[in-house]
Amino acid sequence: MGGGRGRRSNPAGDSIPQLCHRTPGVPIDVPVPTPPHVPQPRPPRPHCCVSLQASCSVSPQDLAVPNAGWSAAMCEQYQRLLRCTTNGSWRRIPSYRRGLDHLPEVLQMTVDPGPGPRLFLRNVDAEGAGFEYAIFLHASGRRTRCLCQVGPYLEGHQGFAHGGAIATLVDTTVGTCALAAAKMSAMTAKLSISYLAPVPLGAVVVADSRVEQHEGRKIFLSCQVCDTQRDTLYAEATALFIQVEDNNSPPSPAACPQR
Ligand SMILES: CCCCCCCCCCCCCC(=O)SCCNC(=O)CCNC(=O)[C@H](O)C(C)(C)COP(=O)(O)OP(=O)(O)OC[C@H]1O[C@@H](n2cnc3c(N)ncnc32)[C@H](O)[C@@H]1OP(=O)(O)O
Repeated sequence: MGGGRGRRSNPAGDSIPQLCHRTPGVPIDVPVPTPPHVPQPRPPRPHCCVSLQASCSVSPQDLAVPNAGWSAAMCEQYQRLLRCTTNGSWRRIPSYRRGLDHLPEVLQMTVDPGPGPRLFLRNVDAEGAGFEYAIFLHASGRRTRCLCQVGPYLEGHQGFAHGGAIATLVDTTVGTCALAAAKMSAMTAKLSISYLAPVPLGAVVVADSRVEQHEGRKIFLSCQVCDTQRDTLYAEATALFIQVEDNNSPPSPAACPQR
């Protein structure tokens, strides 16, 4: 990979989280159309409990492990990152189909994986077709590294990944980093991405994210998406996450600007 079309990135160097995120039990009813310019109350905040303790290894199924859809390159890079976990400097974060499955208490029981909300990156069941990924968290709790194989269902331009897919990958990588740093719920307020080189479908990429600044409720992060050799920088991004209360009390309504 690494056709050298993007800028060369700095090698990230060293090596690799246990997060238990609480996501809202968001109903997926068809929204009722509302008249324009009518301020709507914001929905309840997502729950997001970050636990750096649990070993989320029971059911539901941890999907951040090799499957038949992983390429040899993906498996090789995964093993390389796993080796970085042996000295405790990095930790692999389990990943499940639903945000709900990340709740520590849910992990104590068998969960019916029936219909309902699913994590955006886990909404394709066919192995290797969508996002195949594993995220690792640095012991500092301020860096994440996401290894991702970009499947054929993520196509934008023919043969290349859709920009939205890359944005999703970036948002998830920085989001996981923000959640770990915040140790509470945090939401993306701003995401700015420079797309520097197209990502071929099937490519294995590494997204490296770190907290640049943490001021009160604001967490500023950066992210770089490279090929595994660090030859091609596909995208770089900055993000702002805002810590939010971990409860369901609706915040004050945000008014829509008048056109
Ligand atoms: C989810 C987990 C499941 C587990 C799976 C693993 C995946 C994990 C990864 C998942 C990742 C997926 C993640 C996702 O997909 S999150 C989904 C996408 N994001 C959203 O839907 C967020 C929608 N927005 C909001 O809810 C609110 O606007 C937020 C919460 C962001 C702030 O509203 P809130 O009322 O709370 O805050 P405030 O107004 O008092 O402002 C506070 C401060 O912040 C500053 N500010 C605010 N906004 C902006 C802005 N846009 N640019 C610059 N600055 C901004 C503001 O000036 C102020 O600064 P200061 O005056 O104090 O200096």
